[in-house]
Amino acid sequence: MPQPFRKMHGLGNDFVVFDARGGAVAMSAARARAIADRHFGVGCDQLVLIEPSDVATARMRIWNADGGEVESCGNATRCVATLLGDGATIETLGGVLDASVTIDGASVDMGAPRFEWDAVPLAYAMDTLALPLAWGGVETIAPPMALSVGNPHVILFVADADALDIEALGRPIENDPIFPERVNVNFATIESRTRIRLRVWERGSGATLACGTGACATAVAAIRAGRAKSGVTVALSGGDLVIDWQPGGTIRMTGPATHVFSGEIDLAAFPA
Ligand SMILES: N[C@@H](CCC[C@H](N)C(=O)O)C(=O)O
Repeated sequence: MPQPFRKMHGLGNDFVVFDARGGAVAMSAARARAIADRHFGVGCDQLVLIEPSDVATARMRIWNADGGEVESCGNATRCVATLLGDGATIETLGGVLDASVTIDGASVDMGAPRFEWDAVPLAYAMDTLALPLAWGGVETIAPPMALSVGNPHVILFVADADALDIEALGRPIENDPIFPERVNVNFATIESRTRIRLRVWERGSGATLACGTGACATAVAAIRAGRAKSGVTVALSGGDLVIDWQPGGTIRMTGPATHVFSGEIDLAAFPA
């Protein structure tokens, strides 16, 4: 039985999106991993399922390319918002998010950041605003920071993010036992108070062209450290996002969302 899907992306962070509001779509870690495979499947960084919700316009479930189901995905939230329409609310494992549709994408209230060590989470108590940690091969210009924006992030401020081999550096940090649920790794260079260059190694998907929650977490960390101000542009490899945040408030992420094509696949050809 052919199952329709959309191929979408936010700044090159790409998704296979199934709309299961009219009928269930059976998903498992093995099936998500197989569909996400760029050689033997459709290929994507994350697989997204839109389901009915009792508390919001729709529920969004997210699987990384490794098959792990996760709490949040900023870029996918903007894509789903454009499908649901202006003013939609979107239930995720990371909370219910409010979205509005813009001329080329969407603007989403991503909720409030959490800085407590057990909310990130970390394996044991430490100051998340100045982690007493270092990883080989990365020279930081300020102490690393960790926070949750629905999903876990660590931010490493470096002199030149483009000079780093994040393919080699990302995985060991993602899997450091200090992060019991693993972590998304953000390599950030502050270019000015209004512009940050960011490269991201995503938990469960590796190096991606953009990470919406990574942009949120990095902007919040930079603002909290007094290195940037609300309304900061985060320049990812696939393009720019604008992040607004005032201490004590919620994070607003604004940027593009693109529908590339629609297709259909035979789910029975993939693992159950
Ligand atoms: N690409 C996403 C984040 C997807 C989930 C992340 N890899 C995780 O494991 O938490 C984004 O745009 O935020």
